[in-house]
Amino acid sequence: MKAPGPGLFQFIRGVKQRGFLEFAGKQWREHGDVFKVDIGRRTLMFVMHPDAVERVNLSHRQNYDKRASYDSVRKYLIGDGLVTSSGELWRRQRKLMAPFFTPKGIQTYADLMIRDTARLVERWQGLAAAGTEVEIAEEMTFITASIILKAMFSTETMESIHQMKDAVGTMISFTDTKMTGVHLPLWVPTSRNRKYLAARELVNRSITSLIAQRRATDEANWPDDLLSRLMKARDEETGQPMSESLLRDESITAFFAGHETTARTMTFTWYALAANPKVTERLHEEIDRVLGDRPLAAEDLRQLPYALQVVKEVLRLYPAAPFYVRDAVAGDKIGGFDVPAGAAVMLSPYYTHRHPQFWDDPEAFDPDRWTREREKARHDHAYHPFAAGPRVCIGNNFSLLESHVLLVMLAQRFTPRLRPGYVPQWIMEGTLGLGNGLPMTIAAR
Ligand code: HEM
Repeated sequence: MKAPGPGLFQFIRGVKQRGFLEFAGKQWREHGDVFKVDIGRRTLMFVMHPDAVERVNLSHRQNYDKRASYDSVRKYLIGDGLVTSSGELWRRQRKLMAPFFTPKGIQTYADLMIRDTARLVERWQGLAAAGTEVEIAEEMTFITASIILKAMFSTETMESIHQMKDAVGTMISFTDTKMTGVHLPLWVPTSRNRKYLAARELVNRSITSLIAQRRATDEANWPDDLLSRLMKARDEETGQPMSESLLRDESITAFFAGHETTARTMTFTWYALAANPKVTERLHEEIDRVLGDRPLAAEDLRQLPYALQVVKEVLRLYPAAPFYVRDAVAGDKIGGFDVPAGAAVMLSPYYTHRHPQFWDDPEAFDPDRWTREREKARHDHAYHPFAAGPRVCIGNNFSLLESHVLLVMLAQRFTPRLRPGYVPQWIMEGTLGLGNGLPMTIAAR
């Protein structure tokens, strides 16, 4: 049976008028858990049910790969790193990097995260005293970029972080419009193209120079970080090191994937807390009870479960990756509907996380959904902010730890407040974003 769905013209008009995120939601309400749009010879299929999440990511994953749908991301953003590679290359690289990201492996980064956040606490003390409004998204991007650069590359200089942060923003928004719009080729010197090329050049140069600096030191003194691991890796058969371009792609991937999504998650956390004062009250109560006025130590995190529940609920209602996609290698059936070979299958954390069959009062922000008992009682795939199966986000534990630390340390001292009358404009620009930013003032507690 063919899946229902809007015609191409209706799709284009709908996306233009309402934005991709809202239009997809409207189609879901109209057509149900599987619907499609035919775009020329390609089919875009939306699948929202948790059973479909399981099928595509696990039981039938051999049929779902990262192919044409990732071409723009490969070409304009991160090359052939772990997010975009597939087949043998992906398997080899994942195996190589996995030990860094196990729950135990990432514990070694907790102290680094705490130290870096302590510097942000100092900065926010100044902001609170001055009472000036700040763009919270920038604050969060800066701190997550700083943490990932230290954790993966054992490096950081203030100036380069600011520059890299802006360059990454430019590249992501360029890639997003490349995926959805028609634009002039890169060799045409439009201001958009020039801005993108300059940003790409800056990121490439920075990463290349990090690699060169590492090479210039004696291998015996290399720090035990992701970059050293990538540089020391040798092919099991040929004994050859990773090619220069793959090393660069993996490094850029780790930097991009490793901070932007966490920055967004934390930005949305400050919005959710400001919009839900009762949750903020409970969070403060937990932090004050466990820590009082003393600084956080990594061992304290276990005693602060409500803070982690807040983060998990943010990832439910505002998942930084609202959609991800897999290309169907051969035909399949999902929910009784035909999936043609070559279809791009869109999985949606944003909408699966709002599925009324699996979530009571789905739009309510309620961290109590994340008690152990309630989590256990739920469909295993009703929640997939990090995807699922073998291609689950490799940084999920890293990100949860980082968000937990940031939330506890900042909420211990501050309450960011929304600009009066602020109404969020949720948009999808590759990742989930706030079209009108998140201006807040930082109040000391
Ligand atoms: C809240 C934060 C994060 C969210 C919501 C998130 C979400 C995701 C999602 C949905 C995917 C699957 C993408 C796809 O299939 O196209 C993914 C993959 C990936 N993520 Fe994350 N991520 C986060 C943080 C991180 C961090 C901190 C790192 C690294 C330190 C990271 C590294 C990666 C990598 C390398 C992949 C590709 C894994 C593979 O295909 O083997 N992510 N992430």
